[in-house]
Amino acid sequence: MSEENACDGCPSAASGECDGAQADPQEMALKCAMARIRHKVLVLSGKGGVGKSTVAANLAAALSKDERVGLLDADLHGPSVPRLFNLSGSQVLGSEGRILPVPVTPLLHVMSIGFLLEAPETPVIWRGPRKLAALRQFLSEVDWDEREYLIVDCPPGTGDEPLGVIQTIGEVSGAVIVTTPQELALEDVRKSVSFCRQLETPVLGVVENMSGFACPNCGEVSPIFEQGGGEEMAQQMNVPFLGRIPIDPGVVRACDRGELTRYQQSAGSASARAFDEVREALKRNLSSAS
Ligand SMILES: Nc1ncnc2c1ncn2[C@@H]1O[C@H](COP(=O)(O)OP(=O)(O)OP(=O)(O)O)[C@@H](O)[C@H]1O
Repeated sequence: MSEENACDGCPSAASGECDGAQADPQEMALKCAMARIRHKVLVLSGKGGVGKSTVAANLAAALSKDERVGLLDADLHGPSVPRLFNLSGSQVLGSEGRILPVPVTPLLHVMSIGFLLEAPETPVIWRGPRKLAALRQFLSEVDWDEREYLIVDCPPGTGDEPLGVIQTIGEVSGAVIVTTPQELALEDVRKSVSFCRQLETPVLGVVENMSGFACPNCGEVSPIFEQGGGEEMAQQMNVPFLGRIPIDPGVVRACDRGELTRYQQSAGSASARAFDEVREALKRNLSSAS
């Protein structure tokens, strides 16, 4: 990128916070890209399979009903955003080392490392340092433009990969931790909260996913298993609780067909209502944290 116009319009350059001339080009590109985004929200889970990607994608879709949102799929091993939005095989566009995110709607743009793999079934077999270098390059090259929110679907767990994502993005607004009501998942969430605390990343709240079953006919939510564990745990750990999302067969169908944004707009579904409530709680916590 040419030095002449690299900092044009960058809030960090305008405020004098960033001296582009001193940084290395990748660092500078990353800083510039991130400075254009108001709230950077990580979505974490202590273990795989609890619905982290589903929550990240639905939350991004719910926020994008009236604001400019980016969704970044930073899960190197299990990128699911291309499938969730029916974008597998999409060509990413760009020039001069910049990559443009893929528009899902005018307000929701997404980027996934999955777009850069040759085929969806291509496994990523990179070791630690190479993985982190790839992630860093990927994050610095995506051109998000001005966004109110960037939702980052992080790799699961509390190991090197989510750590690498947090360290690469730099200053984040905070993390949303996804869990299910089961005790094992809750144990893992305690680890995620401690992980965030060690990294001085604010916990914006816990989402209890797959909490009760939403009837596909009437939308009523039945508590088929234990509920409330996530809320109790959040209280014990002194972190906010953002809400419960029921098991909703409509969500799975919408995700499988890549119709998630349309499903989110149909206010009738129990999970769409639940995601709207989580969105509002998140906004409140973001404004009280800033
Ligand atoms: N609220 C829900 N209702 C119904 N199905 C759900 C719900 N949340 C997640 N699922 C389903 O559970 C499965 C796992 O979800 P998802 O891929 O989001 O989990 P994950 O935590 O991101 O997994 P990984 O960490 O392995 O990437 C998917 O098939 C998804 O459609």
